[in-house]
Amino acid sequence: MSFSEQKDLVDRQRYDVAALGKAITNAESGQRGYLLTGHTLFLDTMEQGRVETHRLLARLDKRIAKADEIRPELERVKQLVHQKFDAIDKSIQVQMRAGSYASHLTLSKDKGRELMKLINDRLSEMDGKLEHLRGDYEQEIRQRVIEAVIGAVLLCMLIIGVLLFSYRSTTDLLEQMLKTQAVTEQLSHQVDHDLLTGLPNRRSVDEHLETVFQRSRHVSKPFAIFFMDLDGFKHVNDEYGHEIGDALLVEVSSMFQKVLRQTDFLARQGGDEFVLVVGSYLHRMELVQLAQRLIKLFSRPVIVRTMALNIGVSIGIAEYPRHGKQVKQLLHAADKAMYVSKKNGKNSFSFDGE
Ligand SMILES: Nc1nc2c(ncn2[C@@H]2O[C@H](COP(=O)(O)OP(=O)(O)OP(=O)(O)O)[C@@H](O)[C@H]2O)c(=O)[nH]1
Repeated sequence: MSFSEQKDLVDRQRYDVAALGKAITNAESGQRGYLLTGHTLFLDTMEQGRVETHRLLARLDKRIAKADEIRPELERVKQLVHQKFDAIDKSIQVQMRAGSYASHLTLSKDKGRELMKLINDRLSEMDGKLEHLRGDYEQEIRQRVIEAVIGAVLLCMLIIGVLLFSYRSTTDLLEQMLKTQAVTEQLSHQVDHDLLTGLPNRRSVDEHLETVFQRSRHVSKPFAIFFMDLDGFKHVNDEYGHEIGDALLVEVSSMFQKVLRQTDFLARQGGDEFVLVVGSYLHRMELVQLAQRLIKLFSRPVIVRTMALNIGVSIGIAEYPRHGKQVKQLLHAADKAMYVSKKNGKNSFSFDGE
């Protein structure tokens, strides 16, 4: 039985003890009423009190079997009640035998009051014990509640701790994954790109050309390769040092990008060589105009760190399918055309074989 159930049982026992006192008092009142007035109606009251007393005694007996703390007092009450009812019966019989109203005689000899006092004392003891017991159970219940609350708080703290820990671990893991991903992306970018200018490198040129070539072949459309080599770049290196040469390469890359369309692909092939792939165009004139725009970029000195550097660009152009039906062949053709431009006085463009 839980402490809460035991406490309820004690409450019911206390209720029965109080009711028992009232029932015995009722029986006694009936007796006194009859002895004082001679009205038989009081005998009913007395009988009801007696019946209720026995009923409550039986119930207490049953309930106490489960919680035996007040057994000695109950047994004593039973004896006293027995004596009390004996005394009541005797006084009634005496009155009845007398045949006429003789209250003073019978009541003066009645020991009921004395017995009633003894009964009430025992009942008070029982109630006192039960009250004490109830307090113990209440204390236990309070203790359990406190323990449950502490347990719940600890459990919550544990759950929060676990959540925080897993959150931290997940965040750390995520951070680590993002870092790894960033490093991987950086590495893969470095594989495909030129470190100095950030442009795609030679490796990317091959890959891109292969893609453009397959697409153009499939849709039977032309594409063009511009092979570009700076003029006079060595002089810049020799005159101002490699650092300025590097800065010039970066500047030139950005100048080239400004005149290109989004679909054009510019890469640094190596040294001062660049490759431009024009993925789609309708007329050759577009290529001519693009080459002219590129050359025009160098009509004025390029400013690098306040220094005015005079360079140019020689361009060789090869078109698919006119100048070759394979990527390698086309690259070679563009390179060849570039040398023709160099030979023709630099800072100019040539189509392969023309
Ligand atoms: N600063 C710098 N120089 C480089 C780099 N890579 C190659 N070079 C130099 O670029 C120069 C390229 O040589 P060339 O193409 O003969 O030089 P050029 O003066 O343009 O000669 P032409 O092409 O005949 O006009 C060489 O001196 C290389 O050492 C680089 O990453 N940075």
